[in-house]
Amino acid sequence: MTVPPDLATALAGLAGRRPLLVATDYDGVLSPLVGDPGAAGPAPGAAEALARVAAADGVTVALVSGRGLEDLQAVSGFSGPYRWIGSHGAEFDGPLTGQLAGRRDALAETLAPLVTAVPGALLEVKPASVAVHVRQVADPGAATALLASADAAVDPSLTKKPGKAVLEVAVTDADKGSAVTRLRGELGTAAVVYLGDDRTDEDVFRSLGPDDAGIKVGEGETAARYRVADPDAVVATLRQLADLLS
Ligand SMILES: O=P(O)(O)OC[C@H]1O[C@H](O[C@H]2O[C@H](CO)[C@@H](O)[C@H](O)[C@H]2O)[C@H](O)[C@@H](O)[C@@H]1O
Repeated sequence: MTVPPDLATALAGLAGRRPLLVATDYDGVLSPLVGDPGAAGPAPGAAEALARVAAADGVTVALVSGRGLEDLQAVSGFSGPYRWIGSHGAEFDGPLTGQLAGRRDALAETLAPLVTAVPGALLEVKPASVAVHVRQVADPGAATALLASADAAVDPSLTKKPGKAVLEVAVTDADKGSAVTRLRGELGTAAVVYLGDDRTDEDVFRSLGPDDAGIKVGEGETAARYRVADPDAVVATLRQLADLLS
């Protein structure tokens, strides 16, 4: 698996910058998308490649996910000297303490009957949001209709985050772009490498500057400057970066 030439050139330049922040989304980036969110393990080699990047002096690795932090740590199995950002930025270095649980549970109660009525649909209740998943709904029309009815059923003041075969409704207005901007400020970062595949990652791509590298994983419109095909290509990219850093 080779890294696209434009990205390889950019990585060679970025490898000399310090402090360097290498931040990455999880699902669809380090983990291939699968039907069951609880079964989304990392791509082969992802854990080792991340660990090698994080071992370099002056380099911080951050996991930036829509998942709740505890779920992200459990499903990935990753452990390391990483910064952990979950719930699309609402969890920053630590889990939420339940203060949003009441509003989230009310939201889940609203959405549960809609989801239960559609075979294959799944309701995921997370620390600061509720996700309506339709990846395993066999009838595409029923999937589209469920996402539309869920969208219409919730309080319009809540934050809606459409994604890949999912609509998330959040009880905070946190976003990944603000979280990465906060982290880069804390670290005094000289440059950022960010990898993401979904609409919520576009907030990060749009926040990046000319000295940073946004890497879109897979197809679709993006504000990222670089693109790779899939999680295996992400692992190749991280390995190449680790080689350049060592
Ligand atoms: O920000 P991410 O780390 O990419 O997390 C985004 C959402 O990922 C999960 O859902 C997605 O992946 C599932 C497993 O591959 C897939 O079944 C689903 O269709 C995808 O939307 C996760 O379940 C969500 O909580 C995350 O917000």
